[in-house]
Amino acid sequence: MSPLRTSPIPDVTDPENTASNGPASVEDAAEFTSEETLTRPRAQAPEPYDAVILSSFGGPEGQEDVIPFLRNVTRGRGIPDERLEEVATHYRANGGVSPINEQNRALLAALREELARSGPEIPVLWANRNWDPYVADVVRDAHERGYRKLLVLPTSAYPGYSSCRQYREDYGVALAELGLEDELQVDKVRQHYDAPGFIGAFTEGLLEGLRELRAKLDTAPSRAAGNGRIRIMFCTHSVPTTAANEAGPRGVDYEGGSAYVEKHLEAARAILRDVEAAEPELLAGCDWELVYQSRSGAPSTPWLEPDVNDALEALKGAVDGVAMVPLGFVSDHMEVKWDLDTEAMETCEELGLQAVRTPTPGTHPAYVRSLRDLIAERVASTAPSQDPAELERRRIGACGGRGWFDRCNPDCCLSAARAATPVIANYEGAR
Ligand SMILES: CC1=C(CCC(=O)O)c2cc3nc(cc4[nH]c(cc5[nH]c(cc1n2)c(C)c5CCC(=O)O)c(CCC(=O)O)c4C)C(CCC(=O)O)=C3C
Ligand SMILES: [Fe+2]
Repeated sequence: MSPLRTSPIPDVTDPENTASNGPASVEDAAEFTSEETLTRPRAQAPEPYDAVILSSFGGPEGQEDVIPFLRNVTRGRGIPDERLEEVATHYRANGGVSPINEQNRALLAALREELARSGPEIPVLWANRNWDPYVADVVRDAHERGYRKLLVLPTSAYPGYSSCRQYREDYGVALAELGLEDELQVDKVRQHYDAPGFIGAFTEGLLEGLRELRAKLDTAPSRAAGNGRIRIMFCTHSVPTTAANEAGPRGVDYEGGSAYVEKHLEAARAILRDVEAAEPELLAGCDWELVYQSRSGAPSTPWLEPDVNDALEALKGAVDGVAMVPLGFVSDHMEVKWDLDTEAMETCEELGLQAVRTPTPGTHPAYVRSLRDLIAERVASTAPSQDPAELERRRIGACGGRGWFDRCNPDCCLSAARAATPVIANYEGAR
């Protein structure tokens, strides 16, 4: 079994198995954490920010946008032309429209409502890396409006270059381009894979998905294996193994070989723990693993494996049903709609497997509430205390660890090639 794969079939309903699937304790986390990381403060004191920027990937809004969008995404990244043409067809099949912008508009509205209801009172703007409204334009407008302290909330939950550091670069580069480094302070909300509402939304979706899958299996005329077993596949975006290995603070012995993988495993276990607590019988005859999707890059470059489709092929004769949990995605992006709902579902059909794909957090009220809590812990007006010990206690987290960092180590998720690219939210650059 490859170290990147979670061992199959730990019976999560078996109390003897709590070591592999039980709640991760602070002690478990410490086992994988270097002294430097443990002693380093994670929580910044609350500050009086002027605005929050919901910061996302962006996507095309019509056929004429598809190619310019893909050029934006892949500029200087060595993605082969064939791959771009292939990905263009996914967008073209959907009228040239990515679902991501509508989803961000909905999240923006839900977050504004939640903040209006529960505070803190703070404007929320929206910016994208690869499409309008672009980061540099939003930062320039914010400055013109007189804002001086901004807090970025990425629509991305895990540590890693694409999901964390690249967002920090987006703002570092925009500030440099605009010459506003000395006039604007831009900070970032920590990665939120362990936010209770993130875990909670997936848990609710998996409970419903397993019920649905069991009902399908009960009525299915034939079954792939005939044993009633179910594989839960937690699906996330593959990244180059070098990028995975660079994720997070250095010198830490991460489970699965990287912070990127470790935090997905922690989130998966937290979801299984909560499903078990709610309806243990749903997990009878289930096993689980973490799989990867949406690989790009040159075929010769190693990316995290197994690919979801290969993992499905490998299930032949072992299970009757599959529940795919899109663990790496906060909403139903093109990757979810195409790579899971279209491609992986086709693979399931070919293999005679009954399958469900469970929901992403989207605008689930618990998820929106957690995003509000992450903002509230940083924005001074609502903070009950400035005392660092109190702040550390208040830090939310459903995975049993200590949460991610408000400001990252300078070498966090850094590749040598990008050492000169400016970033925000550097720990050593703390003001
Ligand atoms: C980890 C990760 C996330 C999750 C974290 C996060 O959410 O940020 C993510 C999200 C997304 N990725 C997206 C789209 C694309 N990603 C690409 C390319 C790449 N992604 C990578 C990684 C990730 N990507 C990587 C290592 C590459 C190779 C090139 C590079 O190093 O940059 C390409 C180029 C073509 C291709 O090769 O696929 C496209 C079009 C969309 C929008 C979808 C929509 O429109 O709904 C979203 C949300
Ligand atoms: Fe991507």
